[in-house]
Amino acid sequence: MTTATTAPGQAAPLVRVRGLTKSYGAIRALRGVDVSFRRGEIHGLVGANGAGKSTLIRCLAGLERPDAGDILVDGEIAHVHGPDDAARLGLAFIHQELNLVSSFTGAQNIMLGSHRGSMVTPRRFSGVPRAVLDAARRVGIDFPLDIPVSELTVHQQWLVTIARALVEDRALIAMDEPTASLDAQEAATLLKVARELAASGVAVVFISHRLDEVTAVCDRVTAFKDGSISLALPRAEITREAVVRAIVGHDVTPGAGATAFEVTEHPRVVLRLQDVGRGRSVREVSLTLHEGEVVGIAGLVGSGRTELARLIFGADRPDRGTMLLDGKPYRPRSIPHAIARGVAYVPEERRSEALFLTHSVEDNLHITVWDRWRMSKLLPLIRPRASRAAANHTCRTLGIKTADARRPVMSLSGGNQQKVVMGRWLATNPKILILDEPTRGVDVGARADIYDRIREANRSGSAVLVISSEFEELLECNRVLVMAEGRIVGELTGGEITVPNMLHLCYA
Ligand SMILES: Nc1ncnc2c1ncn2[C@@H]1O[C@H](COP(=O)(O)OP(=O)(O)OP(=O)(O)O)[C@@H](O)[C@H]1O
Repeated sequence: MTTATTAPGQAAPLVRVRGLTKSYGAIRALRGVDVSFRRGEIHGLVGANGAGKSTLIRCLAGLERPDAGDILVDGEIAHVHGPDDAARLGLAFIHQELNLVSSFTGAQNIMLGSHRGSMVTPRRFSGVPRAVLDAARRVGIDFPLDIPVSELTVHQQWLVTIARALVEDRALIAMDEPTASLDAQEAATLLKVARELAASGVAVVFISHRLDEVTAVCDRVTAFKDGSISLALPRAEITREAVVRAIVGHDVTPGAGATAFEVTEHPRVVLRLQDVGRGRSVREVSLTLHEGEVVGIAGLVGSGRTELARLIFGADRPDRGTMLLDGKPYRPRSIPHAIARGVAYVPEERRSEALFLTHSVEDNLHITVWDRWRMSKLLPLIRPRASRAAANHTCRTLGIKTADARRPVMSLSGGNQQKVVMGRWLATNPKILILDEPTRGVDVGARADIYDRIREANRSGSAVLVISSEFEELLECNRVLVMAEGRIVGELTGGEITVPNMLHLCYA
């Protein structure tokens, strides 16, 4: 691997993209993009959902063929027709769906990097070679490498994937939203690793919607808007305001338009949990949720937040305690049962758990209100024109970027797919709306839209539970419950709702 000898910004580009253009039918995903990535720099790519960031990365990775434009590596035109070409050119791409062999250990997965194209069997990896240990040390791996990666946390799996790229001796490592699923401490570790990689001469490409991280660690930021570059700034000139303006097209002040969620005067209790538990993941949780109330659940990854949500949504069954919904016993036998009782859940893993990828945006939006939009029971698939109009309207109000609601949901960018899941549940006017990491992977402009929709649900009487690892998001909630090791370890109200207080309770 080449070691950086020049200061960031001075070196000749390792990769240069010139006039890159890519369309999908009528959608122009990239419109003549010019951008360069240099050794020794962290280069942030930001932009609204659907702005073209992943398309650029997919073209560089050989997963998409651009319609026009050139990719140059070390000044030479490169032909990247597939992932093998990208690998040969020293380019590594780490996508959200980490490409690890789940039954292999961490060490075996890292070793795969040096066995490209040869027969790989677990028996070949009995000893841990020095190269693996070196790569593991460089990324700060301090967990056992001899257990299957399926038993590791997402954060640990990211570190394994980065270590593999180091064993492969890649000169450029592009990471697509590496911190999206991590808590604050894990994200800080990963950013430190990115800095160390850049310091050792690797060109690091960092795609993220978390602008505080981008402004803190990047040596250069390029913002995309509608397939074009709307801003390119070196470190000294990067400000959050400039980046937000380039993404959204106007200023968005933190919490713009946001008053704290309204509280109904004499709220009715909608949900009451008494000593509810399941195994060791949820332990004796008691809580009440009132009509028209927005309650945040703060906690680190693994604190039991999602497991608690799954019990309320009927995805898992509690093995102790009682639940009451509207004062009546509530023992959801299944998800449809919970939905029928007015409970809605937008899961953390939306793509795998919530979308029918080959179905249209309209189908995905209306699946929860199917009866409303079918012509007759005999012809369930035939829907009135108003269904399409309603779907297009939801797309506009939630800023879902698609040419037409008839398009398959898998043709949408990741963030736009998330907005579809959100729109689906908001249409049901649920009694209880549970949002698990509602703004993960969602751009800064759409975050404000999503919070506006939560406010609407709140005003129409839904009780909303918001689970988030980004504690700033919870500052507006009426109450915040903090979870650690499966228990509720504290409740914050009014002026007590601050990020330091949440962190203090998490780590107490
Ligand atoms: N396979 C595809 N078929 C049709 N359209 C596509 C396809 N892949 C991407 N697009 C469209 O191209 C545009 C750019 O998408 P891209 O995934 O690059 O956005 P992005 O900036 O990475 O967004 P996000 O932050 O949401 O991940 C979007 O309008 C998207 O719907």
